[in-house]
Amino acid sequence: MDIVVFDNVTKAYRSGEVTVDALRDVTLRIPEKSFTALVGPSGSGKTTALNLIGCLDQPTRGTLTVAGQAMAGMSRRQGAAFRGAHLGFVFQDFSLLPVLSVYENVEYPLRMIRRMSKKACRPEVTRLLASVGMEDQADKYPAQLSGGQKQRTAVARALVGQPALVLADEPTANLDGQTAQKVIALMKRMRDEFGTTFVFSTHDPRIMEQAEVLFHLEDGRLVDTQAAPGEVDR
Ligand SMILES: Nc1ncnc2c1ncn2[C@@H]1O[C@H](COP(=O)(O)OP(=O)(O)OP(=O)(O)O)[C@@H](O)[C@H]1O
Repeated sequence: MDIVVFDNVTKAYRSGEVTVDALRDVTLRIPEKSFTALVGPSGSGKTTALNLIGCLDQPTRGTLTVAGQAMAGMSRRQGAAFRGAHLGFVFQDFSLLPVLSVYENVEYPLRMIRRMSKKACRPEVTRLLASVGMEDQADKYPAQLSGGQKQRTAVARALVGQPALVLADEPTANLDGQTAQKVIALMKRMRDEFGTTFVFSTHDPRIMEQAEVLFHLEDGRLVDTQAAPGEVDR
């Protein structure tokens, strides 16, 4: 099954008199449980595509379906509820809350979005911290962590509540090459462990190699699709 379906999607941004087509007539399908990359030069439309999938923005034309739900016409409130139920996010700047410990950062979405008690959160938070190898650092604060540790914490946070899909916009852009490889390997292992679909953007060729499905964007157009054997029908 496909968890994301773009059908002739165009996204146009207007600034003053000028209209920029950030995505032009894009049709693509992202298989469920795949490890998928959006690649392309700066300005090619990767962030725009992730923002549409994340229901942070809506297509100008065409149809987009995510986890079986049509993205058109959702209100802000419906979008927020959809994200809380189905999606996790990893950001290039980690976006951890500095006043919360590692444990509290991972717990935060369960407390704030799912309104769970501290006690009810504990088993899942503890399990996720162990999965990303951060159980020994649970009481530290983001300022006390390396970049790789911050991103491992952010990956754990993205996975709480067991979302079907994690979106990661340039998750390795602020990491050195070796740490970047480790974070991507971790995300792939999390996909294997939890069956979560991961969609990430990158322009780093070494990171692209780790993807099973690759969509190349250029100037808002899908110019190439590559998939490991069996992936597209997965
Ligand atoms: N909110 C916006 N308003 C106007 N133009 C925008 C907006 N967001 C993106 N664009 C334009 O849309 C195009 C695609 O941008 P996008 O951020 O999706 O590219 P990208 O591939 O993610 O680039 P990068 O690798 O530099 O992050 C660019 O020309 C950009 O200037």
